[in-house]
Order: sequence, then structure tokens, then C-alpha cells
Amino acid sequence: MAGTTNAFEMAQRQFDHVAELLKLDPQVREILRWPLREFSFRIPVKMDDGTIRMFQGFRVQHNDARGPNKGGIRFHPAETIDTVRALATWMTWKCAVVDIPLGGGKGGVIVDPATLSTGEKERLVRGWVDIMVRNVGPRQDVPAPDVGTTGQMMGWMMDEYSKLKGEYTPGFITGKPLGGGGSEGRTEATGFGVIYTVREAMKHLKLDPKKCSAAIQGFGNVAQYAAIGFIEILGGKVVCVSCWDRIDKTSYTFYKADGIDPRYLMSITDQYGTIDKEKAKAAGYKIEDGGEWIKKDVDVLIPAALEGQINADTAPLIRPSVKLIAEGANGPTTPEADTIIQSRGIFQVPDFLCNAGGVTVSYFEAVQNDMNFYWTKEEVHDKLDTKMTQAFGAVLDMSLKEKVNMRDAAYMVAIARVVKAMELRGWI
Ligand SMILES: NC(=O)C1=CN([C@@H]2O[C@H](COP(=O)(O)OP(=O)(O)OC[C@H]3O[C@@H](n4cnc5c(N)ncnc54)[C@H](O)[C@@H]3O)[C@@H](O)[C@H]2O)C=CC1
Ligand SMILES: O=C(O)CCC(=O)C(=O)O
Repeated sequence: MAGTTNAFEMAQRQFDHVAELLKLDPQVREILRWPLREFSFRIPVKMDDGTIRMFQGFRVQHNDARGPNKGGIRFHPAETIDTVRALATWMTWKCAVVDIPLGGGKGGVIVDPATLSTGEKERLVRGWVDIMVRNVGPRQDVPAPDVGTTGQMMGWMMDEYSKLKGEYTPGFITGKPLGGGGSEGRTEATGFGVIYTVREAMKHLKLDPKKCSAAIQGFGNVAQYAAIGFIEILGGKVVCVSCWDRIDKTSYTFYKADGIDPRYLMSITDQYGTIDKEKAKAAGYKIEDGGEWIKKDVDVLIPAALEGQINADTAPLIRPSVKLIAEGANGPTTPEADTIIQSRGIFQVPDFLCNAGGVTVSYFEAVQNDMNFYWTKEEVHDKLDTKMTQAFGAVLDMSLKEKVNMRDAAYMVAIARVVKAMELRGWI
């Protein structure tokens, strides 16, 4: 968690605020403020040098009233139970806002994956499954990738689960590689989903995407495809992306006034998301401090790295040119920054709506696994666009009807759906 903000306190504050607006029953609030189940465990891994190292792992299942818990597994050295709790809670709202029949879960391991060999990574993720096997599965809880985890890791985890169960079970996990039970379109799903919501927001704001520019924080899975989509789907210009440099242990912004080329930058990015500065410089990029992305004279900001990046210190740096913030990351904006942004009339597409494309295609992946019949990339993109556009429309309608901002409106849509499922199941 970046800065001093606690992500779970932030998730609870956001929820409490909307629960108050909705005059939600205090007992229902108490159910939804906390995860229903939490797992904290230690995973022994035999390292390449023969020693055994213990890794701290987590899985949090926030609410499964609408269906099996769903959500990624994050590998990060600063992972905490509270970050995982927050991310699991946001997954409940995310699945509800795009109206897919799933609940909210999230997992994590305290580790910097860049410090592990391929074999160590494989043994670590298999160990995670060995410990969690009784409490995950296609009808209980379906993991997926998040920061620091990859499609290949999902493939190993699916294999471990299938071996333990004695039957091929691809629907245990999503984000698997193509040819190994994965779905076409999952890799670009979150970034493209961000762009579909940006397109809808621009229609609402009467902005011409071809005349718009964007600054993006991050250059991992979400940021890369958000950058590609902003340029190739919308016809706009992206002036910068940023990344964490694992060698220098600091972040940098890669800026080009006439527009970056994300496909070129991807070709000079290593598997951990660090962009080669020398090659970028030679290709005309200005290498700036990691905090510079937010100070650009652009129309759109897309935070797509970690939580708490737009906070009381950084929100005042946002330029007057910015009309739209599309939250690719989970929890990138603190409540203090929300107040600043809203007082300036900047339109926000809130995280659990904006970045719901990933879990939506994960759901499509699980559906295809169940059918054992696979869709084309075009079919997946079309279905994703439909889902994201419908979800954006439902949240915008709520925002206009209730005269609330888009974050509160997204919570209102999502909470109503989860509460209804709890009522129908007789929980409340
Ligand atoms: N991958 C997915 O399908 C989804 C991811 N998300 C969220 O999107 C965000 C990004 O996730 P991914 O792209 O999957 O992760 P990733 O691991 O592929 O990329 C993370 C990126 O953030 C950069 N980064 C880390 N710290 C930074 C800093 N201080 N300044 C600038 N850049 C920094 C890294 O260099 C890397 O480029 C996270 O909040 C994640 O939870 C949300 C929905 C789905
Ligand atoms: O694809 C998924 O199931 C979950 C992705 C995820 O972890 C997220 O949306 O934050």
C-alpha cells in the first residue's frame, strides 16, 4: 500500500458513506463491512540452494451471496492482510456492478517475485494451492492473476489443483495461458475495459477522443492495454507511462510530447515491468521522476499501478486541463483526494467499474471452461464491450438520478444487487 493510507480503512469509509446515503440497515452494514472468511497461512518452499523458506500467504473471501468468490492473487513485498481485505471487498462490488454472478475474493503472498527463479515461483504457487485446496474451486472461490502474478503461474496452479482433485478442473482459476484453458482476450481485457468506459465517459462529457491526450501511471498488464486502447480504439494520444524500476528501486515516467508508442515500450520492458531507460532515451523518450505523470497537461489521467497514488499530496498537482480520471488500478484515489477532485468538477470513472473488464473476461473464461467450447477474440471483445457499456450506463443513470458522484453511484448499484441476493437467499 502506497503512502500511509490503509486500503481496507479506505474501502470501509467509502462503503460507510454510501450505506449512510442509502440508510442501509445497520445489521446489513455489519455483514458487508467485513469479509465473511479470511485465510492466513505460511507456505514452505524449497529454494534452489536447498534451503527452505517460509512465505506468508493470504486469501480473503468477502461475500459470496451472488456466486463463488472471485479475484486475483497479488505477489508484492508490501502485501498486508488489510490490502487483501480491501481488494476482496472491492471485488464484491466489482462483480456486482458489471452484473456477473460472482462474489468477492482476493489473495496475496508477501514476496518480490523478481527475487525468485522460475522453479521457486512454480513451487511457491503450487504450495499456495496445496494449502488452500479445500476452500477454493469452481463453485467456491476462483483465483486469477493480479500484480506480480502471471498466466504461467495460473497454469501451474490449475495443474496442481487438478492433480489434487484427480480430475482436469480448468474452471478452478482464470487468466490461464491460451492453449492451457485460457480465454482469448483476457490479457487485454482490463485495459480495454478501461478504454470502453473512457469512451462512454467522453460521450457523456462531449469530448472528441481524437483530440484528447492521456497520462498513464504504471506499465503493467492494465496500463499497457489501456495505452494501446486509448491510441488504437479511441484514436487519442498518450504522452506518458510510468514504471517501477526494480534495479534502481524507484519509479520513472517515460514522456514523449508527440505521443508514446506502447508496443515499442512493451518490446523493451522486462517480465517484471521495468522499461529499459537507455533504449527509451535513444528512441526520444524523456525519462522523468515517477511522480511527474500526474502533472501533465492532458485531458485524461489513468492511474494503473497501485493504491493510494492520488492522495492529499498529489491531487493538488493535477492540471486544470484534466477533465476525466479513469481508475485502472484498484483504490488509486484516497477519500481526501476524492474531495479535491470532486470540488474541481473532474469526472471520475471509479475503480471497480473502470477496471471490471478483467474479471468480466475471467467470468467468460470460466463459462467457456464449463462448456469446453471456446469463443473467438472478436466474440470476447464484443461481449466485454457490451457488459462494460451497460455497467457504465447503469452507474451514470444512478449518478444523475440520485445527484451523487460516480463512485457513490457505483456503490449504490452494486450494494443494491448484493443486498438483493442476500435477501433472496434468506441471509437477512
Ligand atoms: N491485471 C488485471 O486484470 C487487473 C488489475 N487490476 C489492478 O490494476 C493495477 C495494476 O495491475 P497490473 O497491471 O495487473 O499489475 P502489473 O504487475 O502487471 O503492473 C503493475 C505496474 O505498476 C508499476 N508500478 C508499481 N509501483 C509503481 C510506482 N510507485 N510508480 C509507478 N509505477 C509503479 C509496475 O512497474 C508495473 O508496471 C493494480 O491495482 C491491480 O490490482 C484491476 C483489475 C484487473
Ligand atoms: O480476473 C479476475 O478474476 C480478478 C481480477 C482482479 O483481481 C481484479 O479485478 O482486481
